[in-house]
Amino acid sequence: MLEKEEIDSPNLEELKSHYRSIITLLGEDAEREGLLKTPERVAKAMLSLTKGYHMDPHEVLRSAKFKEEYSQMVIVKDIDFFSLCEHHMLPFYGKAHVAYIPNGYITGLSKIARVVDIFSHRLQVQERMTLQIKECIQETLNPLGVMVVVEAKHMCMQMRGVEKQNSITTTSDFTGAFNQAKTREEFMNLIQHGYL
Ligand SMILES: Nc1nc2c(ncn2[C@@H]2O[C@H](COP(=O)(O)OP(=O)(O)OP(=O)(O)O)[C@@H](O)[C@H]2O)c(=O)[nH]1
Ligand SMILES: [Zn+2]
Repeated sequence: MLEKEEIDSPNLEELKSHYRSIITLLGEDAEREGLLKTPERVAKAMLSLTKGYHMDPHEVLRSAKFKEEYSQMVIVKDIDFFSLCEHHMLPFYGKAHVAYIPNGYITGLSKIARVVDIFSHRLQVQERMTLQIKECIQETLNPLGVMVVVEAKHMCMQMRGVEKQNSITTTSDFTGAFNQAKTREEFMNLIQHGYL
């Protein structure tokens, strides 16, 4: 999880003013008691949900990069994430599963989850988020291969539009050793069967 932190943005006042206008344009009375602080709350919430723009995922991985000879698959699965689709700015959320095969260097396990958090805290499409997580790990650790699988539900498909509440979107991307079907199979088997 990205830690809770004070939202300190030079754009806060302007965002508040825009959200006040939006509330009025939606037909509400922005001055009624229950809504008085809402523009500020929404502005802070949106700044928090997009704080990944101000974080460097490469730096996060580099900050805990350790020389190690282990060269089998490392998997961090079931990484919960919430993101916002760039088309409707409505949430999509689910789980990311990440595997890599080290090539002299490993990284701190929590850092993989932090990379997912950083890319998900931006306006996204699921496909690009999947690719960005993969590229970041490949570029920073130079492993023998990386594979990322993301499973998500999109609120813009559930609450509005086509209104399909149960459809799940799966995306995957991979490099190097994961070009071999057997390696991808090993990863898929390991993320499907839990032992804990
Ligand atoms: N590929 C992809 N599409 C997404 C993602 N999130 C939302 N979308 C889709 O983005 C598309 C935008 O299509 P438009 O026709 O421009 O928007 P719309 O009229 O609101 O579409 P509907 O949702 O079908 O009502 C929709 O089909 C959404 O389902 C995502 O992460 N990846
Ligand atoms: Zn959408």
